[in-house]
Amino acid sequence: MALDGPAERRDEVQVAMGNGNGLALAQPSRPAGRAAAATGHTDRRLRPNPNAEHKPQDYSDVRGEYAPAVYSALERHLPPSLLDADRDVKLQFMRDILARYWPQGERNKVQRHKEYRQRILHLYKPLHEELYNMHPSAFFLPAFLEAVKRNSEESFRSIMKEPIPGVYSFAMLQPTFCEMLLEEVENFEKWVHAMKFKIMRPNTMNKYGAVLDDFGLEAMLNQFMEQFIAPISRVFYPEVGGGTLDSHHAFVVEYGKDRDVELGFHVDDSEVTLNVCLGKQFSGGELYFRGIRCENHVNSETQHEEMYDYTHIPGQAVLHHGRHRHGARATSSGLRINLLLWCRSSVFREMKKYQKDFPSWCGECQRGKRERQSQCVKATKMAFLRGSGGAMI
Ligand SMILES: O=C(O)CCC(=O)C(=O)O
Ligand SMILES: [Fe+2]
Repeated sequence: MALDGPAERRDEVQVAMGNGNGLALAQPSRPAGRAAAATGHTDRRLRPNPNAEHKPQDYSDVRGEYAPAVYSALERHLPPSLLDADRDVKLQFMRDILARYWPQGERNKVQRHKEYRQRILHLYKPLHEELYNMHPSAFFLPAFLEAVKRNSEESFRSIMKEPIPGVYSFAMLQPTFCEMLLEEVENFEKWVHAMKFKIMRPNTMNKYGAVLDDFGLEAMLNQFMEQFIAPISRVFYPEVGGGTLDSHHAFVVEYGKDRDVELGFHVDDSEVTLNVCLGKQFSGGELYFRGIRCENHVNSETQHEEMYDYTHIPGQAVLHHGRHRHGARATSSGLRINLLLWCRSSVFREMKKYQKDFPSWCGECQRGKRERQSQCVKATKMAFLRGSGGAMI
């Protein structure tokens, strides 16, 4: 039975994408052939295992998107016939391969984003300098810090509620930190407006809000993730790379009059999402959750027990799977500003490409498995009853 609420019935589930950090690699569109043809080498496949005896050449003078170490490492995977070729031939071959993994259009986008950030960092003058370095006792509530210090499932659970599996809510941030961050965002937006700068929005689904990483908070928020989210996600989300978080996309979203009103049904481009309400005063804006799904089942029905609505409270955090389907209801009055930290694991994303069996964390995959098992038990019972002449034992 489909139990989707009114807000999410209209559309298919979207994948909210951040402008991110440009680290995601596109799949190569065709095998590495052109470079080999151009260089006259017919053996054009990279070797899956590196040639450990081969000593790569020095590429330290090579400038571009990739560090010289990438070329040295890749050289060990070159086809044997190319290993002793001229350095320029090898370099061209490798550049050609890398270009197919990271297409020109994508590279231009990343380059533009890099320049955008550099311009802001150069020109923007922060309002609260103290936000740009990690000060745990000024940022976090004592009970939260104590739980992280004790670093155990028990200590985390002692400060958290888990209203439905995989969603954790807890008091996290100091009110003064929330206020200062709100003021910093406001100051940044005023500056953007005064400079007639075209601001990049947090993701494909928001028209308002700002990316915190773009105006100097990236290093602090990386520590935020590594020291205060990763210990928790290691315990609660090991199956989706919670133990190997290594990058993030951090932003604020803004809802209310003259801002975004609601947020459609979606999954995040993250493994683990932290969502903290910073304020100010508002009504509405509840988050609705509708079950965790893999790519194959993202539009499947919601089960009754998967439905959960969460009401935001300033300072309170919600932690959830990136693939936990959710949306935000209309903020009906006032202004709601939330801090979002989309935490990602490159290891998990790489491993997923090779995974053959169903993901244990997808609600629909689990349901399918349970159903198959129950069919199997039924069929075995029937066969047994037939074999024993229908006598019940
Ligand atoms: O508005 C909210 O609290 C939800 C925001 C969200 O889900 C997102 O930005 O990915
Ligand atoms: Fe989201």
